[in-house]
Amino acid sequence: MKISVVGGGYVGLVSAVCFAELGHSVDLIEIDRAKCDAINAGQPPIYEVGLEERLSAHAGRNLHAYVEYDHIKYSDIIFICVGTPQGPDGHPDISNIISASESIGRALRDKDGTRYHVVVVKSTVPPGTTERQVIPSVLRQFGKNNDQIGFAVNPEFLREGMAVWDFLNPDRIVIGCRKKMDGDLVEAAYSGINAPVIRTGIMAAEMIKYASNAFLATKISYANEIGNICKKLGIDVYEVMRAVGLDRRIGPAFLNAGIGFGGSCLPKDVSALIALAEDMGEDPILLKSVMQINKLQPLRLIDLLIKRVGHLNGKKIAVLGLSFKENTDDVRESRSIVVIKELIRRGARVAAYDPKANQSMKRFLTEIDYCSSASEALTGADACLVMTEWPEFAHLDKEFDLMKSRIVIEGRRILSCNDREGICW
Ligand SMILES: NC(=O)c1ccc[n+]([C@@H]2O[C@H](COP(=O)([O-])OP(=O)(O)OC[C@H]3O[C@@H](n4cnc5c(N)ncnc54)[C@H](O)[C@@H]3O)[C@@H](O)[C@H]2O)c1
Ligand SMILES: O=c1ccn([C@@H]2O[C@H](COP(=O)(O)OP(=O)(O)O[C@H]3O[C@H](CO)[C@@H](O)[C@H](O)[C@H]3O)[C@@H](O)[C@H]2O)c(=O)[nH]1
Repeated sequence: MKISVVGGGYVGLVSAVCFAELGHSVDLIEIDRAKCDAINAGQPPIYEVGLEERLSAHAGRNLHAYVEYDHIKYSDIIFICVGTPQGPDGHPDISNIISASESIGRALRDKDGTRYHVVVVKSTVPPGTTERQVIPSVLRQFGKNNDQIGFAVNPEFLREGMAVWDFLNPDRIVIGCRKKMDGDLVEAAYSGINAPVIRTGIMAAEMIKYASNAFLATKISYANEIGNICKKLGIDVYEVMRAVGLDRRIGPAFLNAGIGFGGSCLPKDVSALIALAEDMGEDPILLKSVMQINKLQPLRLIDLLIKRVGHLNGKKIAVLGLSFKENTDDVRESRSIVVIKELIRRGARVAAYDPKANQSMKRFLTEIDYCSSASEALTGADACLVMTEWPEFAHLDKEFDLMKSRIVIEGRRILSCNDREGICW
């Protein structure tokens, strides 16, 4: 099959590479020329486990990146994977979606022949967006016989850090469409992947994505609330949740308490669902509480730190982990940003280290020292905050002896060192 993917970020690039891996011929449209050139050179502009090897195997063979949209006219399916970042009022900003839709309509107008195309929204968009915004934007620019274009929604559920594996091994593939043949075409693109396929209408498919992310966020905030109560009682919340999660009706995943959820998806998508509910006169009290718990959770780490070291003015605090989770260089909505800003506000000097995200964090925070190893950050520090579950942090132990005093606070349960002296959570 000939497939186009519009947007070469975490979802678009991973989808393009995986569709190429499934044997399709893939054209990737990415408006950022630097990213486009890197992709064609086989170098992913983002870090994802297993992505580089696969990209270099397919780039220039059955995967080509372009800044212009011309090539999409040769495609059977066009996946829209552009960003939908959070807007100021909680609603997502869908301007990239609209401009991509218009560019698709224009590029298809110039096609010759009778090739049928399905335009598929893979980006996360509020229910109603495809029907009310995407379809009209494409068709207005296309301006010809509408029978030549179909539409579908195919939300993506991959996790960063596991993106390639998740794409190729999904729990389910959701396809929402108006016409059966459009869904059949999208389903054919996934042939070779063994997963249940759920066929729905367009709006239900859009909603499934929000409902899934909101539930995951709810599990985390729930675990954090139970964790906060456990802490007061001197109970280990990890021991509690391990047993709670063994109930098959609950399940063990996403019950790790800590400093809350970050990333480009959970906070944005819960906020979008709240805004959508409020637009319709609903008061989504559960979802609002999920966000409120998440807002306060990272600051509890600062309270704990102050209890251990007193005031922070002039103190050197080592921060290990800047990405919003392990195995990614993505720092969007990372809890480390909230915590570091509070440390700086209180006069602390921050020495930070992340195995992959130092570079991406430099765009958000310039007033901290970036270190090239955990040992460098820890040397002479008054205390250490471990923020991200990077595997290399799990085995830190003697490195903590480089500190002025061995005061280590885990934002997430990560460390496996035998000597837990000075380590608290
Ligand atoms: N990141 C994730 O883990 C994840 C997982 C599932 C779903 N999603 C959803 O997928 C969508 C994309 O997320 P992402 O993290 O990949 O975003 P991203 O910001 O990493 O990538 C988006 C890319 O699209 C490009 N772009 C923007 N406008 C364009 C246009 N008009 N034409 C061509 N390219 C354009 C940008 O330059 C950028 O490279 C969002 O809706 C997000 O909510 C993300
Ligand atoms: O028990 C847990 C699990 C996760 N987290 C935190 O939650 C955030 C999000 O983690 P995760 O969901 O693994 O990462 P994402 O890559 O943001 O993936 C989520 O968001 C994507 C974008 O919509 C979806 O596709 C995925 O299914 C969904 O898991 C991170 O800060 C984690 O540290 C916890 O605090 N406790």
